[in-house]
Amino acid sequence: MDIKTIFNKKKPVLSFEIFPPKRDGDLNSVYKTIDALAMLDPDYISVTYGAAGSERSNTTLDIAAFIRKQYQIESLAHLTCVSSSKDDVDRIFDKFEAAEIENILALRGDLPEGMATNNRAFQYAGDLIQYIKETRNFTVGAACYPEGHIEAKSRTVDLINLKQKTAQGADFLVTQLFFDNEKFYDFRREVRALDIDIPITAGIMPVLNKNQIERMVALSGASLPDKFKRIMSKYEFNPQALHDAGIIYASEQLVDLLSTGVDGIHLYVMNKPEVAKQLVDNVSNVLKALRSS
Ligand SMILES: NC(=O)C1=CN([C@@H]2O[C@H](COP(=O)(O)OP(=O)(O)OC[C@H]3O[C@@H](n4cnc5c(N)ncnc54)[C@H](O)[C@@H]3O)[C@@H](O)[C@H]2O)C=CC1
Ligand SMILES: Nc1nc(=O)c2c([nH]1)NC[C@@H]1CN(c3ccc(C(=O)N[C@@H](CCC(=O)O)C(=O)O)cc3)CN21
Repeated sequence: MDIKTIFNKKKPVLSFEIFPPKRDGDLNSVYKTIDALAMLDPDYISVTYGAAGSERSNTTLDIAAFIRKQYQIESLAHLTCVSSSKDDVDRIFDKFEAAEIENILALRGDLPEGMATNNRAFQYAGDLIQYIKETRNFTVGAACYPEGHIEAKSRTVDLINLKQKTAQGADFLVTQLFFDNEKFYDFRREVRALDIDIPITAGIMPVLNKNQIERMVALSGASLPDKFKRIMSKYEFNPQALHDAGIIYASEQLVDLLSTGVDGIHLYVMNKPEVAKQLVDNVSNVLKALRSS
């Protein structure tokens, strides 16, 4: 079932995000991860492509196809267009179709260092989305930024760009990670006021160690509430305590988001199924209550 239909039928939708392994061909570790994630009964699993600007293995397709075939769980294959020509993406679409992949998260992608900025076949994610919708039948997700994209001049400019991106054909939105739910609520209100009515799923990353926090803040520009900063600085040198605190913090975010009627929860679980399990266990009765009401 394509993801647009899943959002129409079910609320809240639960999804996980994984990334391909570092070395080409080393797929066993990720297959083990998927096996454990499948037991948590997600509605779909997304697979990154060139995450965080890395130019790496092109196993996104194989992994996304495996998730559907082996587990009958829907998959969402990420695709970035920053380094691709039209021929490149045409070839990728052909492969996706042959593998019966139905859903694409269409992204511009992180800019590789020193890249020229104005001579790309697809300048923005919206250009890729429009091209997909003109030429193919995929359901298309797009990224959105509750606190504004780091390169955008302002949140307002970023919202106007989001309006255009959705008009170009996005079927649903996945947010950048955030640690302050109020930022998400403000954003959702503003998006709805612009008559963007597609589902918005909230992307949440449980932060479990100091390096990861710093890396993710640099990539996303997410702001850190005082409560979050206090916890992180108190336990930064105690990995177990920081791990517990990170899980609890993210769980609290989830309970609050679920209570306000979020369309979906997308967990950036960084290929750690035990982390996904802890989070899902913590909110399992909340999820059940919402789904049966
Ligand atoms: N690789 C992956 O799996 C994921 C990557 N990301 C990252 O998100 C970032 C951007 O990706 P997208 O949101 O897909 O890019 P995008 O093309 O929608 O936006 C990128 C920037 O361009 C601006 N922009 C967008 N459309 C515009 C237009 N028509 N005219 C003028 N300015 C416009 C936006 O405000 C934003 O600052 C990247 O850093 C990407 O790598 C986010 C989630 C997952
Ligand atoms: N700007 C940006 N780029 C992204 O790729 C991205 C976002 N934001 N926000 C949401 C998710 C988070 N994603 C990420 C973020 C970091 C890694 C990363 O650092 N991966 C390391 C391995 C980390 C580990 O093993 O724990 C890598 O080398 O792939 C991967 C995916 C993909 N997405």
